[in-house]
Amino acid sequence: MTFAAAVTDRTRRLQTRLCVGLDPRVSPYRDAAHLRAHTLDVLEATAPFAACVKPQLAFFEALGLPGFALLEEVCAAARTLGLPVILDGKRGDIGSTAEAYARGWLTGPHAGDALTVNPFLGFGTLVPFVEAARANGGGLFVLVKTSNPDQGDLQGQGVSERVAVEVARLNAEEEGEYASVGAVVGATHAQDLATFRALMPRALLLLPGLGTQGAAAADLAPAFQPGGTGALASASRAVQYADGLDVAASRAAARRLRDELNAVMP
Ligand SMILES: O=C(O)c1cc(=O)[nH]c(=O)n1[C@@H]1O[C@H](COP(=O)(O)O)[C@@H](O)[C@H]1O
Repeated sequence: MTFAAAVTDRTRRLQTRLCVGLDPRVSPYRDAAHLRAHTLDVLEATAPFAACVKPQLAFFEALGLPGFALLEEVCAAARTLGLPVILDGKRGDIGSTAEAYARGWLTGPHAGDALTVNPFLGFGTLVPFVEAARANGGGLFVLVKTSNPDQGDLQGQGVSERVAVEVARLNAEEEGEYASVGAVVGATHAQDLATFRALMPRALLLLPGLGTQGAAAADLAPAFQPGGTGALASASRAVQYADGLDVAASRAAARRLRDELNAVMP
């Protein structure tokens, strides 16, 4: 099953549209073993309420080699739990380097089921990612409109809309309910969700910014298709560190966010 089909199937079966972000920070932990154990515990505790999991690569890269080992463990544990993995790397480079990124993160030993990619270098530089995703049943999330307040410096003036049109063009080359190329649209842009949903009807939308960045589940309904599929609302700190390192609080936060999303489904 492709990533898009698997995550949509899990949404329907478990009735969840929540993506749990795993961004393990160094500061709260005694040592690397403590960080590892807590990260894996949060993953296991929140899995029943999650449609997918999204490790942010920066936090694993910052740990050096042990970080890559932990990332492999997270991916393996997620697979055991039936959770599709989105690797948040926001990769993008000239085509020949993009090929290496695509090989590494969509097919290599640390591969996830999907990867976030940055279109800043031009649409042609997305091709190696699209080819790797299609060849392996993987997924991509192209940055369309990011959640941060200063995104408008470069993403205004219709730029996000142009990227969205390119995502839709790529999707038109594929069959199926949702295509392999999805889009990142910040959950903080509630007023724009209907526009991007309409521009990319067959793209899965990844909506980061739930919780700590101020976005509320109640505002995200326009990102979903009738029946409540097609989007994944993502929270990292608000789940992983819902109450310090209390794993029961992480589990409760994931359950609450799942329920809040379900309450507003079209
Ligand atoms: O691609 C992402 O996931 C992403 C895109 C975006 O526009 N904004 C955004 O915050 N993210 C990521 O989503 C996570 C948000 O973390 P919290 O604010 O703790 O929920 C971080 O890992 C960010 O790198």
